[in-house]
Amino acid sequence: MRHIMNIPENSRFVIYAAGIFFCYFLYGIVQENITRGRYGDQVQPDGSIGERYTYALALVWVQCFCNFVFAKGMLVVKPQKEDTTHTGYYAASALTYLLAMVSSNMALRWVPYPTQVVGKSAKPIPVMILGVLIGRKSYSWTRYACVLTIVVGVILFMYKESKVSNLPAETTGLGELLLFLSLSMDGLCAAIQERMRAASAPSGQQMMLAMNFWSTLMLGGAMILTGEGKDFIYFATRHPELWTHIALIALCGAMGQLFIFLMVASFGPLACSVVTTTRKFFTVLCSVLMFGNRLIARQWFGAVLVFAALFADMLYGKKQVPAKKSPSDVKLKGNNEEQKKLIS
Ligand SMILES: Nc1ncnc2c1ncn2[C@@H]1O[C@H](COP(=O)(O)OP(=O)(O)O)[C@@H](O)[C@H]1O
Repeated sequence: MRHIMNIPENSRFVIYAAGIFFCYFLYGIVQENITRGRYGDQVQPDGSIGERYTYALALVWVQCFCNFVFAKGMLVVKPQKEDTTHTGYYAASALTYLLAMVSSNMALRWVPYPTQVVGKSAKPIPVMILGVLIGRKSYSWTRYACVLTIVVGVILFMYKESKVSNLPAETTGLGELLLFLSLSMDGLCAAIQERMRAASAPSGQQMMLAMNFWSTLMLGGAMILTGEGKDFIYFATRHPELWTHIALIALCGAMGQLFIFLMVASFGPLACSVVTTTRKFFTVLCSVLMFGNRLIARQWFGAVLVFAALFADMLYGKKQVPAKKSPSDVKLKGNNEEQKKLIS
């Protein structure tokens, strides 16, 4: 990947963002196939035909393992300088990453899917706040304003007045609490990544390798404890066509995650969360345009806010206040490339 580092910074940003958009678009399609599809043609107790796939933990474990193998393969083919990042950082970021994923999935029991997506669109805000409080970052006021405007715009655009849903009403609040927990974990994970960048600046591939190593171990333990691993193997043996779907999702997931980590390593977790949030916005915008649905005034206003803020951030967001000094910053003095990374 060294040659890609020689591409100008702006073009690299566009390549990584396009990679994230493309891979997660395909990923979404395969994921929908697995989680909404039916396997086999046996009549179920509820009268429907075909078994549903319900092993969420196992699906994530397989992906973490494949991502680990993928990153290892890349580093074997193209070795890089030694990664001196503290193991504790990797273990902590893997744990917060997994907790963020588990709590946002659990929230779906109490809030409808669109609410969860809208809630998670606020991700850049905790990433920014915890980045400053824990990750020792500082941002210009322009950047705060732009990121906040993007999030407000995306939420205005994506929010749907919910019809009376069949979700339990007496537990209202629990789903929101889980979403809040998930966002906090996302912020914490990003803050730890900021510290890694400042301390040892690992490459995207190295971050991908280590974080998936820890995630695979932690989830492996959880799968053994819950017995889900065994049930998953039985299911896959009954329905071997599942393996094709798993292979596809693992491939899209690994490619997507490579772009995510290249983005985090070069431009920071905040830029990455802005890209993943606007990706959701663009997906909805494209489907609206393709299917000729009408936008209401609130959605138009949201879309204008998103475009204006993205544009303003591109022009002015980079002007930085000096990053706070930490002992590790001193080590980087004189190394232009790494300093640029610190303040990006
Ligand atoms: N800073 C990051 N570090 C590691 N993984 C990340 C980071 N940001 C996003 N991801 C991963 O990239 C994928 C896409 O992110 P996103 O679109 O924000 O989804 P979600 O709302 O489910 O978190 C998810 O699997 C997420 O965990």
